[in-house]
Amino acid sequence: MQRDSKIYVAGHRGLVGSAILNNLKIKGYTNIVTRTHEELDLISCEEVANFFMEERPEYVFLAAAKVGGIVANNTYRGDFIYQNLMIQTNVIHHSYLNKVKKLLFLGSTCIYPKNCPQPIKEDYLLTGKLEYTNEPYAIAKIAGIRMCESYNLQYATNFIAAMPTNLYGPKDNFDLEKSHVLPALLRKMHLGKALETGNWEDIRSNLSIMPIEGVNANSDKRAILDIFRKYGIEAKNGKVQIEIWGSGRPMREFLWSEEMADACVFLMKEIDFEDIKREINSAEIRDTHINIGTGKDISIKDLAYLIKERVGFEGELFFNTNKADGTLKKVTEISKLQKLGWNSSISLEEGIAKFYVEFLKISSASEIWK
Ligand SMILES: NC(=O)C1=CN([C@@H]2O[C@H](COP(=O)(O)OP(=O)(O)OC[C@H]3O[C@@H](n4cnc5c(N)ncnc54)[C@H](OP(=O)(O)O)[C@@H]3O)[C@@H](O)[C@H]2O)C=CC1
Ligand SMILES: C[C@H]1O[C@H](OP(=O)(O)OP(=O)(O)OC[C@H]2O[C@@H](n3cnc4c(=O)[nH]c(N)nc43)[C@H](O)[C@@H]2O)[C@@H](O)[C@@H](O)C1=O
Repeated sequence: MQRDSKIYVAGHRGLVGSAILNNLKIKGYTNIVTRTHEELDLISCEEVANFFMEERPEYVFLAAAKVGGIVANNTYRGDFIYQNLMIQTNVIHHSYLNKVKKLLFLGSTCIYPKNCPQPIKEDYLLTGKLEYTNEPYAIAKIAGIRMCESYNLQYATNFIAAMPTNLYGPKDNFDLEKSHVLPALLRKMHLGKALETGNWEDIRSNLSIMPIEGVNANSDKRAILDIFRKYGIEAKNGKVQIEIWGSGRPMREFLWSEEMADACVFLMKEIDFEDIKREINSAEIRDTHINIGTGKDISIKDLAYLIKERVGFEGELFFNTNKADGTLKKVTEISKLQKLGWNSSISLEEGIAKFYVEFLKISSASEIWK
């Protein structure tokens, strides 16, 4: 990939896509093509076909997808399978038709069986039943992996599939229901702390930046407290209690999104499908995807207490076992990525500190309400 190669970043306003775009700019790539969702709906075959014929990108980062946390995946099961299948099928197929030199498809570690051995190696794929809460999303992602492999084998394309662990970072989704655990807990505890200290300016500022359906920055306190209770932030007898979904026992692995972007650009620059294929000692070429993670995990309970400490929330945490735990353990085996030459370096503690700084930048009362 040359500095002036034409590179399309699909999903450039999202958590990962925005970090890839930044990473490319920092590294001096100058010919980057982007389209917002409004400008190009990747679900539409016709729009995608026209876009590829007009723009003819040489390299494609496929970071556009329908994404969400455990509740979003479990609730919008039809949307997750349909939209992901359509987006990835359109982009991968038109990349092939338009002779894209290399494409990077992003999947997720939820593709692996719910109860597979740990840490999870790439070839554990399709060795058992999937976790129910995100099965439709996982099936779409598995189809994407096999589509990249099949096109590489039949058409000699150079499509790489990367499977990131749970990610967090700038431009994350802070919705209290549909987001992933780390942004959700950070925001809940920040609002909990504001309630504890009676900092209504901060609460109203946060609501103006990250609206919650049913209330806005100007709603009265009672309406805001009712909505907060619905989402597990509750003031009781002068104490604030935050709800943590599930038992707190599930283990998760977290990677800072800017590191994820760095790994993506590394794979795009340095690794070809042929390099991966060469390592496979079998006539059956499969499981050529690459895990991207840290190889370290933490329980949701310990994560919650880490966030509590960083935010400075002094109230209580309540583990609601009526809410789903999802997979109990999923930590990646990362030796394939390490052998290729990439390693993460930001610890979870460091990442959470950076994440809170980013959160405060967008949500800070002093910036907006002064
Ligand atoms: N976040 C995580 O923890 C993890 C993410 N991943 C994978 O990484 C990739 C990026 O995820 P992430 O950055 O978190 O997701 P985000 O939701 O932050 O971003 C997704 C992007 O895709 C765009 N998009 C969605 N639907 C369409 C569409 N129909 N047409 C055009 N653009 C569309 C969105 O645009 P708009 O906002 O305008 O709708 C948005 O820019 C995905 O493949 C995801 O599966 C894998 C593991 C973990
Ligand atoms: C990246 C990955 O993300 C999704 O899988 P997940 O890892 O289960 O995602 P999650 O971040 O939403 O939850 C992690 C754990 O945390 C617990 N938990 C506690 N309290 C909150 C909470 O307040 N919000 C959320 N979201 N979870 C909470 C929650 O109950 C679960 O035990 C996939 O659907 C799929 O999208 C995928 O690939």
